[in-house]
Amino acid sequence: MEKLRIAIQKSGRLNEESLKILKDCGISINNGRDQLKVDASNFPLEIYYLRNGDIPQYLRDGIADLAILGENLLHEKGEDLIIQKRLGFSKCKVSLAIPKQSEMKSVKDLEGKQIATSYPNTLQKYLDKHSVKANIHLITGSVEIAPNIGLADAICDIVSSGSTLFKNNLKESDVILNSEAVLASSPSLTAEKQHILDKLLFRIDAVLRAENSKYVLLNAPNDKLDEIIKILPGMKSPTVMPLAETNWSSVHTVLQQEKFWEIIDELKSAGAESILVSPIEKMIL
Ligand SMILES: Nc1ncnc2c1ncn2[C@@H]1O[C@H](COP(=O)(O)OP(=O)(O)OP(=O)(O)O)[C@@H](O)[C@H]1O
Ligand SMILES: O=P(O)(O)OC[C@H]1O[C@H](OP(=O)(O)OP(=O)(O)O)[C@H](O)[C@@H]1O
Ligand SMILES: [Mg+2]
Repeated sequence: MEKLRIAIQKSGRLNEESLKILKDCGISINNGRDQLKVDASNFPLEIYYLRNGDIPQYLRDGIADLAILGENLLHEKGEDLIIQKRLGFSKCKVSLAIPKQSEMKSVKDLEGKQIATSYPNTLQKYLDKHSVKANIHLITGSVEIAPNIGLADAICDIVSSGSTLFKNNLKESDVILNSEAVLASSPSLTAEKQHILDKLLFRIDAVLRAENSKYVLLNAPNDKLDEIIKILPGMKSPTVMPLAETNWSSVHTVLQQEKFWEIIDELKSAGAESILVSPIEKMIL
């Protein structure tokens, strides 16, 4: 039987969450990080531990079929690759930043300037879009130091909390793109590999859906049930069961994380009591 070959980051910001999502999908990986190629014991998957920056090339060359990597890298060197699923972690931006005291107002002010970056293609495309000609200085890390040591007038790098910019006396001037970890695939997969990928995507959907949902149980007097049920947007209609106490019921439902607190407030106002909230491990529709 064919196996799907998935590349994940060997070490760095994506490593831990990438392994976690595979584990949450019920996939057991036999070995630790010292081995760079390992087999899953209970799913037709072979795991390659690679540098994130090298992964687009491995996918393009068909050495790996699938990978978990930052979407920003697809903009940089993988536009021909296919995003199969956005995974919701490692959210960040690729931005232009300039010294805090700089009076530059727009990207046009970068005409003829030096910009340090690890993302030269992303930057060049952005400059081209705005018809700006600037000199790109390629560095592979510690990009935020560049303006302070006289290497560049501006930088283009990853921004998340903004604290690295702040500590280096820089301010974000343009957000070029937003990124998160994605599951990407090589453009050509055999039918058998596509079938394994579909199985994996089915599991990932169940895991991501569950992460974004809570199982909620509450008690309510029967005369408030209609109002309470109207507030609930659950998977289907909620489960309603009688309590031992007469004229009271227990209501079970699923709530989405992002609307959770608003709905809980409404439920309380409508007469819900003893509200219990539990995580959901998997959610299959
Ligand atoms: N501060 C951050 N906050 C959130 N996500 C980030 C942050 N920095 C990087 N990322 C995301 O994580 C990915 C991996 O970043 P990391 O710094 O671990 O590796 P790298 O140096 O880019 O790659 P390599 O594995 O080739 O050394 C980036 O491509 C980006 O998508
Ligand atoms: O906005 P913040 O939350 O401060 O995050 C942004 C910083 O995080 C990343 O660096 P990382 O720590 O991955 O170091 P690296 O340059 O060695 O990759 C990125 O290159 C920025 O420097
Ligand atoms: Mg980094």
